[in-house]
Amino acid sequence: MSAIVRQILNKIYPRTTTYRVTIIGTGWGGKTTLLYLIKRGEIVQTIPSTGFNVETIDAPTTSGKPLKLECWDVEGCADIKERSRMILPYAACGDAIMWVVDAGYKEGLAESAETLEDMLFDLDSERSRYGLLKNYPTNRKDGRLVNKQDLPDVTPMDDIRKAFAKALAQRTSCIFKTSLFKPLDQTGLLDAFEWLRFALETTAANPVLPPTLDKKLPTSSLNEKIESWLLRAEGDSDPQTFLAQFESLSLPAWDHYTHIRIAFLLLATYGRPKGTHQSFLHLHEAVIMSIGKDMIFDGIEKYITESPQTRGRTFHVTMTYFWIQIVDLAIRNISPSTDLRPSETTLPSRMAHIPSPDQFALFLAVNQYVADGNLWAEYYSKEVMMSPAAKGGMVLPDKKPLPNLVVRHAISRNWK
Ligand SMILES: Nc1nc2c(ncn2[C@@H]2O[C@H](COP(=O)(O)OP(=O)(O)OP(=O)(O)O)[C@@H](O)[C@H]2O)c(=O)[nH]1
Ligand SMILES: [Mg+2]
Repeated sequence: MSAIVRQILNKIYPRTTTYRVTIIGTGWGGKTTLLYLIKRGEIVQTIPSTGFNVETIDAPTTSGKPLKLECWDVEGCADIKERSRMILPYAACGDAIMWVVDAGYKEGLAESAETLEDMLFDLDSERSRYGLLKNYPTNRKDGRLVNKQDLPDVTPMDDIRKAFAKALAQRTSCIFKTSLFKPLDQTGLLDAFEWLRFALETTAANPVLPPTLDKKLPTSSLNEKIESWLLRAEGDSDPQTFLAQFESLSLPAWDHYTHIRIAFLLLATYGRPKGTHQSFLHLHEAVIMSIGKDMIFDGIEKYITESPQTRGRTFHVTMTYFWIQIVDLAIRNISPSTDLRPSETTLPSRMAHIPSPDQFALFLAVNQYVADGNLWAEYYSKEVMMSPAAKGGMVLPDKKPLPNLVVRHAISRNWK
């Protein structure tokens, strides 16, 4: 798994002198707020992240010399342990980890420390398995930010140090108090980034050996699935041929992977404004406002109704809408440098911008959750999703709201 993901990430984000940092920690600790505070100089309204946010930032330091970092902000979640396994390959590509702890959430401290310990152990195991010890500094630089210090009754720093002592043994690490709601020079971040630069520059020259490896690396079924999807993507037909097969009801398979690829190609190429559908292989002026969403709806409905491959199946409006929402959000998770954000340009010129097979692989590697065909069950009960009303029309989820694009749209609109 790691080798494939790493190969893709390194191909699309070739290593430069910029250091790569993974920002991780329990959910709601302030990771995304931190990333966009540095990127945009302001506090943005966040929602719990899904997948990754990837940005290159000039991190401010006490010396005044910014530290250029490529940051991977990873979603936190209740089951941080499961999540940390999934992000191992990404963290293994990086030079340092910033582990964010919510000082106001005392109950989560022990789990946060235990998870970090397990993850660092697994990372050492990953890197030695793939022979990375030659190329990478063998001790991971680990800056721990104890955030939200502005809150009343926060966890004392001594408790934090004790909780993380075991995880940090033999590693280059440091703990910083931070509060993102203060003026930038009082957040605690400048000291943290200054230390990180020092750690990155000095320890690269003096690697320390990792602890002995004697635990078995846990596996995750989603990891395995993404691995098989990435291998499948390598042998895929080119995007134009694939879309032509969709149009002519002759796709080689009709499965979750195929649906995700259809949604990805059409949304990344055409965006998602409102419009009417016409054949997307014969575009002309009248269909300039034609759009990815309707192409997916109409195309899938036609395929299910007319193809012998899908005999016995019926079109499901809510399910289709759900996946459009998820794939659209996932496309926006990809860094602007990969040129995947649907632009305002007109369709004929956008036709030249059908994403490449590499971009689809990157999309999968960054948004592993799209491979989970049961993702809808986090939002809908089975009764609601399988009801005739949901099959015939769009029904809102009964468990929790669909991931929201409003914040991300606002962020990308103001992109510098
Ligand atoms: N009081 C206080 N709140 C903060 C601070 N930093 C972030 N927050 C708030 O904490 C909440 C969660 O912030 P996020 O940046 O979304 O947290 P996250 O770690 O990215 O969360 P997930 O994506 O769910 O893992 C938001 O309401 C932030 O405004 C801080 O220093 N102090
Ligand atoms: Mg987040």
